[in-house]
Amino acid sequence: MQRYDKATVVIKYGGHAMGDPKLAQDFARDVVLLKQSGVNPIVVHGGGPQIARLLERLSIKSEFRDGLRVTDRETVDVVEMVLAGSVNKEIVAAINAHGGKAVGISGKDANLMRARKITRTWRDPDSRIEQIVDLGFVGNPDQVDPHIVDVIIQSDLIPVVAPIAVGADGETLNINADTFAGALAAAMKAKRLLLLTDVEGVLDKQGKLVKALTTKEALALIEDGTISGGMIPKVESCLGVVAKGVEAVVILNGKVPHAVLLELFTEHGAGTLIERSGASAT
Ligand SMILES: Nc1ncnc2c1ncn2[C@@H]1O[C@H](COP(=O)(O)OP(=O)(O)O)[C@@H](O)[C@H]1O
Ligand SMILES: CC(=O)N[C@@H](CCC(=O)OP(=O)(O)O)C(=O)O
Repeated sequence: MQRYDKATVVIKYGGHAMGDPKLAQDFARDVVLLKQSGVNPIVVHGGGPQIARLLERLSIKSEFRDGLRVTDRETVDVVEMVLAGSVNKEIVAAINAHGGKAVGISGKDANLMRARKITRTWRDPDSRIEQIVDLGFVGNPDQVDPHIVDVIIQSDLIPVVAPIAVGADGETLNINADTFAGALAAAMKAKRLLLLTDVEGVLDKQGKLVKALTTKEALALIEDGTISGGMIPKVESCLGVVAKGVEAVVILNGKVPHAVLLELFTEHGAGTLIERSGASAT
């Protein structure tokens, strides 16, 4: 079995996975337990459904392209408010209520994450025609300065990070949380990146769990449409991360009680494992 003493483990806690209050408490307890057992957990959270709820209350329409929210000026304000505000503080409070000491920050703090605005080509699933779409205030990680996260860890605290970054002109950029977690895991040279979501892992055409995925297989599943929507940035993030030296990434179901502990501390693990070729992750 793997040893995780003093190992950095980045846990991406998806907005769907945090829906159930009981599971949210379990998650917070598990993070505290990891810290107490000598692991250094870093939580990066999403909040897609939580953003959607506030946008709806404000009657602001929102749409996605290949799993990324088209984010205009009005929307980015709401995204930052929800992610760096309510969602971040809710997770911090839950961890602290279970005896941990969490500190909530966003990628803007101490210039943790500088990002570059992206435009994306998008293929219409019906016509298969490719279009270039301007996603607005959406970014891809450009430069990561993990100093602030190191400082928090060295002070024996647990960092909880909202996926907001600063752009080249000082503008606020909305970053997909999987992409953000991947960039941070690579910069921190984490031992593991765990992406907690609302499905068992990557599912094949028959809806069966794919237990392990190579880069080539992953790209083929994206190309043929088996992997779609929010699973695209998730898998793309995994591929980038293992290429940058993180041993392994696991996509797993955060709705299973104690998913993180089961993955790290049992032989059988869970979810879909994407590992660096040549690395032995089990
Ligand atoms: N091949 C696939 N395997 C599993 N899930 C997939 C696949 N293709 C698309 N998805 C969708 O991706 C979703 C997970 O992404 P997302 O909704 O962004 O989750 P999160 O909020 O946890 O980041 C799943 O609920 C599922 O609807
Ligand atoms: C660019 C982009 O799509 N950003 C995401 C950020 C939150 C996120 O990724 O949340 P989940 O992990 O819960 O999906 C969004 O606006 O929804």
